[in-house]
Amino acid sequence: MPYASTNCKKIVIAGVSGSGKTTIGLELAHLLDAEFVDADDFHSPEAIAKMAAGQPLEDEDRVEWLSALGRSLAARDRSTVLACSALKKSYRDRLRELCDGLTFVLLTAETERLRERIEERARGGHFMPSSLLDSQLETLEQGDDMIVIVNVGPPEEVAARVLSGI
Ligand SMILES: Nc1ncnc2c1ncn2[C@@H]1O[C@H](COP(=O)(O)OP(=O)(O)O)[C@@H](O)[C@H]1O
Ligand SMILES: O=C(O)[C@H](O)[C@@H](O)[C@H](O)[C@H](O)COP(=O)(O)O
Repeated sequence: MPYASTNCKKIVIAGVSGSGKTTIGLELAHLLDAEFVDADDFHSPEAIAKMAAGQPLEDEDRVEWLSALGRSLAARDRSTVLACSALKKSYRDRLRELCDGLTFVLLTAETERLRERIEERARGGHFMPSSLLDSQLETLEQGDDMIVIVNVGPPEEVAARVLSGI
């Protein structure tokens, strides 16, 4: 069914740490009158501690997390915006396996802008250190299965660009 004719929209806002998934995802959820879900809330305490200690997650750290996210998306009967890194194609495919009709949007920005944003956010107490940005960028598999939106400009304008792109 064409995207515009479905009542229940499920959109995954993907990207590396600091790309703006939460910020833009919240704005988009507002525009769509959708629920907003943050995949960080589904990481185990061990996974959060690992990242906070500067160690990148590995495939096996993401298996249960992706399954829980896919099940949670599938169970929702309201439109939903999920902020989820979904860095590898196989991770996105796992989410697609568990929930039909997902649309993926990849947020990007220049590396130095990402680093500055992560550092600024870390000063406010966020657990994710900027030292993990390089591994996030190495892990990211950008593919034609995602709509790419550059996250530069006021968040409400970026969210409006996402909306017209999906
Ligand atoms: N378009 C934007 N303009 C200015 N700052 C932004 C923008 N998007 C995100 N940020 C800031 O960058 C930081 C990282 O954004 P966040 O949404 O937490 O990213 P993610 O969820 O992808 O890790 C936050 O401090 C946020 O306020
Ligand atoms: O798969 C991963 O390695 C994580 O999901 C990671 O990509 C994510 O960035 C962290 O959970 C921090 O959260 P933020 O994306 O909000 O920085």
